Amino acid sequence: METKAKSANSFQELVSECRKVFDSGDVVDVDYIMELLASYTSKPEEWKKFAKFDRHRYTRNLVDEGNGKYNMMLLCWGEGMASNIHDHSNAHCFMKNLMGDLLERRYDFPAEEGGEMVGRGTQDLKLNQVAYINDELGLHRVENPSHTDVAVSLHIYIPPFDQCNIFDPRTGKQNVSKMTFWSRYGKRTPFQ
Ligand SMILES: N[C@@H](CS(=O)O)C(=O)O
Ligand SMILES: [Fe+2]
Repeated sequence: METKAKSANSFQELVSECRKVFDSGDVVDVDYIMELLASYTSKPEEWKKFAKFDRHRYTRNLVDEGNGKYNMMLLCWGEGMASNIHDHSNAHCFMKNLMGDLLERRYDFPAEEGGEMVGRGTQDLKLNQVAYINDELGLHRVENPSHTDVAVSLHIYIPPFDQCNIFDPRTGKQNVSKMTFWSRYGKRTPFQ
């Protein structure tokens, strides 16, 4: 589409602008959302209340449920942490780096006969950069390659989902993985 995205001058503006755009229709204009996300320059003081870390694995912190239409969240990556190879349950997945360095490796869905999964190469997601993936584009795994610094990313999934498939890199075997929130709206979720 030709329309130029509005610029988001603060994290709050980014959150409310996403609400407006996604509420205004059912078609997801991928380029428009990517442009909107790219227009925001990350300022940690604006989003730090959502950024809660765990010592053992990356955390998922809910920022906005978008009237039930999508989920916006911050993912907090400790040094060297990574996700499994996974799909995105037929949703659109937008991702923006808010702090640190992230590395994304993409994969094809494994062939039926299985065997080792071969990556399609890695892609850096530098500070403020935006990426997009869906199941048609393939699978991925994300990693904080730094052993000295944490990383934070913003993710939007539309429609929202609470489980995805994860894949064993050696066999291609797939398993369902339940996804949980470490915190919601800045408050730690109990019993997790
Ligand atoms: N899609 C993953 C994060 S990532 O590695 O893209 C999740 O929501 O937990
Ligand atoms: Fe992902």
